Amino acid sequence: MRTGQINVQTENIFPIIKKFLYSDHEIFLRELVSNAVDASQKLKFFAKNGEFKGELGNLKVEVILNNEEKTLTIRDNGIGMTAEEIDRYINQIAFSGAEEFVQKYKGKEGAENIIGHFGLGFYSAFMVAEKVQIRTKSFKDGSQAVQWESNGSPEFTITDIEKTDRGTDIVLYIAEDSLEFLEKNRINEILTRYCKFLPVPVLFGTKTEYIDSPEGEKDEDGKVKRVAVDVDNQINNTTPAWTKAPIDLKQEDYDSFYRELYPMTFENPLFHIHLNVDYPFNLTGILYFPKIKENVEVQRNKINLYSNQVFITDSVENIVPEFLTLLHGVIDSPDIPLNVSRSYLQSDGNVKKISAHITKKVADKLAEMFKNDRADFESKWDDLQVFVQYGTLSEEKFAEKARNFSLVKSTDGKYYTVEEYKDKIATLQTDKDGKIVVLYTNNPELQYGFVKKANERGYDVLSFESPLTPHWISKMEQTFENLTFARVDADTLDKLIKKDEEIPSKLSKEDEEKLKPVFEGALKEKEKFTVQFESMSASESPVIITQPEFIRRMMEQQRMGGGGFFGAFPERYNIVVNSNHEKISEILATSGEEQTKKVKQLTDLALLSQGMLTGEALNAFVERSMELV
Ligand SMILES: Nc1ncnc2c1ncn2[C@@H]1O[C@H](COP(=O)(O)OP(=O)(O)OP(=O)(O)O)[C@@H](O)[C@H]1O
Repeated sequence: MRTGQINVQTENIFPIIKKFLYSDHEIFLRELVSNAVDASQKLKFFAKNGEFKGELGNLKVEVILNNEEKTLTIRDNGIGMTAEEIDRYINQIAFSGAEEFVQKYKGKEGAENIIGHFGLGFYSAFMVAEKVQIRTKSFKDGSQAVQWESNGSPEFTITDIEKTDRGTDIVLYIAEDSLEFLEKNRINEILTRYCKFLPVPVLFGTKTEYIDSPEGEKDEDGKVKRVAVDVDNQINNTTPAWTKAPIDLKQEDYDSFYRELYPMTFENPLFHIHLNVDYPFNLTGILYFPKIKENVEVQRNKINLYSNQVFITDSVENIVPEFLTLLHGVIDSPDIPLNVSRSYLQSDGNVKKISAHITKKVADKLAEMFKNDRADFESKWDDLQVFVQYGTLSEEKFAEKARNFSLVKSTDGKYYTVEEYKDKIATLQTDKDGKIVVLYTNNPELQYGFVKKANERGYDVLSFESPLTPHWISKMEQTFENLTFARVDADTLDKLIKKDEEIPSKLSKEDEEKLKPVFEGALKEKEKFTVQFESMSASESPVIITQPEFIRRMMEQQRMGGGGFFGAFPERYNIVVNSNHEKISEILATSGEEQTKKVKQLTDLALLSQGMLTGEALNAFVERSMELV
């Protein structure tokens, strides 16, 4: 056996770093600005610690474009570097000065605010630059300013230079294939994306502001003139709401931060949760509950992930459970590993803990709102239900808690928990097998007649509008014993809630055999329908069209994806003829064309009341009806 050490050749590895360090080249700016922020934070830390006794001055990061020289400079007045430090931190790839700093000062307040970790970020400059200079002067007394320069080959030069101010300039000579990074708008866009909430002011150029004339000049009306002045264009808000204590924030502050995050959104969120954990992991953030309407996808993926106020990503699918991606807001955690592949994230221990924590917080918040102010909770329910149902379906832990605050809404506008509702309908809506049957409609307009008939019998009908209803119902049937759901038009009421008493039929078997083909003949797409006779009360409609609950649910689940059967499920309906209705007896007494016409009219009326009569059939119906008049 032989052991050895794999030999890494810098000449070979360097081009790889340059090209593949990050898939997105624009990231270089985030990395360099983060380093500049770190340099400022370290100096602040040293000042507090007594290691730095000079003037901190205005700590800031400037981004400067020079189109003539084709350079982009990132300037800070932070700690700077000595020649030895450049050797240590820059000339050794993957040796992170930031990590070293955090380790060295572990436990001291402020030390954890450092962004860097891996010792690679600086080299991302070579993704867009053909030459990079570091011009730097350390904060340490009597330091000599130095310039490091490299053209992207592993060779570099270090020379002493004249530089009076403390801090570092990183000068990028932008490469021919990356000229977009010399465009003002492009740089502005990148800075706004990644640096919007960094803790040290980031300045890029100037902008025009209008102020009262400093000389007090007046206009014709005698009012103080407004004059244009050029001011520094500061990209960031250094103290975003999530970094503050909840006690220091009012509702308006949360609302205005929401608008800062989503300038194009005009609706205020329903409510928010302020996250603030420091053990066993670090997590801060604010999650907002938007009003979730039918169109779920539009709302999705608006949570921004930050690490120490540096924007990382707005796709958090692998970090939080799927249903939480419907929420909006910010999560900031330095404990989420950022340089690992996204698919690996899910199995990361910290990510799992963070994810479980957020799920619990969200469920607790909803439970608390339900308990403290039920009326208010009910007023928000219509906008919340998709979210709660989604959570119930996808996260067992959430489902357990949500059971106590998941509401159902009756067609008369009242809200109940499932448990409460079960008790309410138990007396009248228990069938002969002891099952409590929940009747519901997903379209009170269209199923108006069915709802009315059910109400006349003393039955209650729920109104479900959420697109997740078919899945959620199945889940409830598994959760609550003896509970079953049926859409109000799934069958006749006698069949939906079967009781012991049977109503005798006015038609004999022979009568039914005689009429059946007449009804079948009245239908255009015969294969979709099954004609059946039922002895219902005489006050029910003569003909009803129903769609078996089972078939409809399968079709709905199939349409939504997931669950249900393989392959396409055929569309099927029942034409239910009420054998006790006087019109049916009348039809039986007639024959020939008159009989056919009457049957046609009745089936068309049934189709019409289900919204199923269209096109040519509808036109024929209208014409036939006119004739009758
Ligand atoms: N503007 C700067 N001022 C002072 N020191 C700097 C500056 N930029 C980089 N450094 C030093 O160089 C080191 C290496 O930087 P680099 O960006 O490569 O890695 P990092 O910041 O440690 O980690 P990451 O790869 O996560 O960014 C830093 O840790 C820091 O010590």
